[in-house]
Amino acid sequence: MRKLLIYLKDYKKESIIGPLFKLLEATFELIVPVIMAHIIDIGIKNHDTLYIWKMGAVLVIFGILGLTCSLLAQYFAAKAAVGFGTALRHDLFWHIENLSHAEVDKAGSSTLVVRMTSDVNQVQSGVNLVLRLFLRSPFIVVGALVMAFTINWKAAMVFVVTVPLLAFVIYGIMVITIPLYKKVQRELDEVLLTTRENLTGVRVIRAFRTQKLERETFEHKSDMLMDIQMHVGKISASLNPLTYIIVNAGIIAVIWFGGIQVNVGDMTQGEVIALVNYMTQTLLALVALANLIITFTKALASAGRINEVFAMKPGIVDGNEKESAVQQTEEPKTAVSMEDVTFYYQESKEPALEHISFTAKKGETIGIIGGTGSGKSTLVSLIPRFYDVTEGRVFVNEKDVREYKVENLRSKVGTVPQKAVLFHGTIRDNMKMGREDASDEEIFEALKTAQALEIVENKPGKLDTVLSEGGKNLSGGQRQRLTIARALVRNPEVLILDDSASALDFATDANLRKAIAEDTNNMTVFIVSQRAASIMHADKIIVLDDGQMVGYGTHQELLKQCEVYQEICYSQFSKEEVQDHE
Ligand SMILES: Nc1ncnc2c1ncn2[C@@H]1O[C@H](COP(=O)(O)OP(=O)(O)OP(=O)(O)O)[C@@H](O)[C@H]1O
Repeated sequence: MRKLLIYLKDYKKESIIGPLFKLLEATFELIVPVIMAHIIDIGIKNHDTLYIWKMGAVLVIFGILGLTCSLLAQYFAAKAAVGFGTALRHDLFWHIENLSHAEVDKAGSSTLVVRMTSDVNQVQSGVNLVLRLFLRSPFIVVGALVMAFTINWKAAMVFVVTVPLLAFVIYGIMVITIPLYKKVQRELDEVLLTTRENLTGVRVIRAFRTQKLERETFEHKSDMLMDIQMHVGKISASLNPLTYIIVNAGIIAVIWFGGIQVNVGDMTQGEVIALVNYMTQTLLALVALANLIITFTKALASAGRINEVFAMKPGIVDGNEKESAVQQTEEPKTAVSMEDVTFYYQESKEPALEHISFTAKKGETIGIIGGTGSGKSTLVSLIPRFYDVTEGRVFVNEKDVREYKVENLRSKVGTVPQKAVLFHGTIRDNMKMGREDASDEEIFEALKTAQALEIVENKPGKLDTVLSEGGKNLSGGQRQRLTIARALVRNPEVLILDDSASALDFATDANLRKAIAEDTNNMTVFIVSQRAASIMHADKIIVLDDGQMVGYGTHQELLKQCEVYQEICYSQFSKEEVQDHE
């Protein structure tokens, strides 16, 4: 938690003023029983109505002042806590954005969402409550004790017994409930994760008609959450009867001893009433302190989980471009090359790629083909440095990708991932993600090449058409074409199409490849596909099998030399068709 407190640095003033106002309010609260005592001992005893009115007015003024202080304290504490939460959320988001694919894979995106949202909220509530009550509650308890002693030390001895007893009971209940509250938090996380997964995968769930199973799983998790909440609720509920028994016993004792003191003339009736008030104030302050500690413990647990995310160091960091730029004098002829690359995913014992070497010249089209899980996506993800190689080297423009500033490298390499993801916003907003200053003309140009012009032109709002979250108001093929257009808007030197035309019909796929070849000036294009038709016209084809490069050459060369390639082609075309293409 201490590490996170730096996010309060812009709210130092609020963090001090808030608790101070709360202390001021507590001071007014501590004075009230004394005024009450005076009303009883002077006003009522002497039938002095004017005195009672005057003191009543003082009480009202104190009440208004107390309320004002309380509101101000609330305002400053809330301002500091919300500011803290916002700054923390921004930094956490920024940090997560900078994590590489490897760290996100390891943590899991759902967990990161929960930490960004509910954990940050929990810490924010903790800060708010601490600022308001951390000083106030102990101040009231100590203040009430001191006031009780100043009134009558003998009667105040009741406090000496009652307050530790109360503290002991509250502490005992906290010791039992705090681990249970942590469990509640964990169960709540489970419910949140299940909800998120269900909502994002709702179409798949419906398609496979697994709603019943999903509902049962959800109900099970939700029931578990309810059971544990009921359990902890019952224990917490025993706090009230137990503490009230102690306080009422204390009040009886105060009245009992107070009565004796009044009889012998050592105390007044008003003072007895004041002691009773102090007893009640102590109880309320201790209960508030217990709630504060419970919330604070939950906030601590959340802070720990947030710190775990901050502790993840981005695996991909900027290289020192200046140093290496000196060495590069001539215009590079090779766009992308790999030198004996081997790659293992984190915590995987089997390599996803082994000893891969190839060279792609500027303007060439490289096809990558292979069975599912053969390493095609992994291979292309090493070019924009989504992952770093385990062994070997990857070059873009004849420079090791690790020597580039990550942003600079990725501006050269446009990637269209397997899963077409669009964002909520207009088509123009989505296209401008490719390049912020792209003009409408350039966007239309890219849409034309990506065979996506008709999608936009058929929409009444054209580029201003609003896409729903994930582009769900478009078909799979339309989404794919728009994501290709988005990558083209950037006009990258290297374009990677990672199975991103799989939802297109053969004619559109062929038109797309033709347009990319004609419209993109000297762009090096990687086409990953399981369809031989999509890559057979490429200048070079890489054939992958279980992470190994089992073939590298043109369609004709591979048909003669590469068994795996032959198998793929013959499984997709008739012998005549294959020979036609030769
Ligand atoms: N994020 C990941 N973490 C761990 N292993 C992974 C990860 N992504 C892929 N793999 C593993 O690496 C291997 C290669 O996967 P990759 O996605 O590159 O194959 P692919 O040829 O693109 O498959 P497909 O055609 O089905 O998309 C597979 O064995 C896969 O299980």
